[in-house]
Amino acid sequence: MDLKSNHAAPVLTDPVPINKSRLGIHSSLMTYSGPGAAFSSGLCVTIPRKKPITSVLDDIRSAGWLDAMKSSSPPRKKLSKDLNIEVTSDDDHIYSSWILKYPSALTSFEQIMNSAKGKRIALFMDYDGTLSPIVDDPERAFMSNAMRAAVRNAAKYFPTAIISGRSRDKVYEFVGLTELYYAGSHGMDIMGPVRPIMTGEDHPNCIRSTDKQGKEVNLFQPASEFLPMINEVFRSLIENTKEIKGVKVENNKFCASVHYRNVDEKSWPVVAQSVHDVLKGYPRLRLTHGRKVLEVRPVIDWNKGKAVEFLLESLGLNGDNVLPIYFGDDRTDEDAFKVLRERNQGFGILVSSVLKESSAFYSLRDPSEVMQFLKQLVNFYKLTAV
Ligand SMILES: O=P(O)(O)OC[C@H]1O[C@H](O[C@H]2O[C@H](CO)[C@@H](O)[C@H](O)[C@H]2O)[C@H](O)[C@@H](O)[C@@H]1O
Repeated sequence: MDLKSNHAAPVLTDPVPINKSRLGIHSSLMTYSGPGAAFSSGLCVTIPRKKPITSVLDDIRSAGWLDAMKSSSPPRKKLSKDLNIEVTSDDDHIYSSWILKYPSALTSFEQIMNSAKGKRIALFMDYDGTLSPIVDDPERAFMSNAMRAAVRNAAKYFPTAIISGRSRDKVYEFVGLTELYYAGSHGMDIMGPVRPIMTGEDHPNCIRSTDKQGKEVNLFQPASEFLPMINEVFRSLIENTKEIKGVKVENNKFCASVHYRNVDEKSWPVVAQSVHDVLKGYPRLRLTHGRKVLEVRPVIDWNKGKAVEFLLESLGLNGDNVLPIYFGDDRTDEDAFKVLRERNQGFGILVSSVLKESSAFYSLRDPSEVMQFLKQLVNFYKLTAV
């Protein structure tokens, strides 16, 4: 892996659009009805800018922001216990095609264990939506004690890392397990074990540090030069969005998140425009979309997929005898799923109760199924360990 290439061209992490016809999935399961709907009400909102409204809408419309905002958390069809989807027989067919493509990791457990024979499993997990349920207040996205226990147990048997969009400190605060490895800011802030190979001239962004327990660690921060810029942008984003009810701006150290989950949909164009205005002054920053969140991050060739590769290397798990499993629910996790596919090694597991296109191999419906899978994994290893 070329760790020097972090100055390279932008890597856009937005997902490949869903091929609805191929999946046969009704559009209402995937996205909102279309851009027209986005503006019918949007035209009535007060936009606190001098710019004429048509040009405002053109800016964010041409950038595709509004469509992406609307599809970032598609309206849900309620899931039934048995079939995952409650509605017509057409929808049963839709679900059947989808689950064939992304089989449940629980029902495919045996198959996964067969692939793991003679290999060392390494676990990678996203946090929000994977270990903790999505909630309205990002400050209250706590994981349950039962989930914490399941992750702790899993980490006794398998090297385990959390790779989150949040700042590393914040995700550590939520998870609270010292036995794991943590990567924050979508992989742009990795704390890993000390390995001679990861230090020195080859890896200028890799420095020695100590963790909260005083243990020596390696800290890899490929976007370190962006720290002052992100702090500045964070302040501007707060200033620019302060009039919009429900907006929350979060500082994730090497990226900043603008949450619009609690903003009236009529005001989404205002959110988009406010962020767009700030971003215009920073050509070295770019925007990605998460679950009802706009994320501003450096234009560097680094993402969660690269973080997985980096961790595998720094944990000494780079051989063919390792089976990495990555659990994630969001668009940024697709980079990690892709890396595993490209390496033809291990599996991505999409955590989603909404049918969506993904580079993952398997699916689980929600964090409770992730917990079930982890418990099953540990039990399996306890039984088979000699
Ligand atoms: O990579 P992740 O660990 O999944 O982090 C991605 C973002 O997660 C958080 O936002 C999301 O979860 C919130 C709490 O459930 C929810 O309110 C929000 O709408 C979601 O987008 C986090 O707050 C962001 O900073 C992360 O980038």
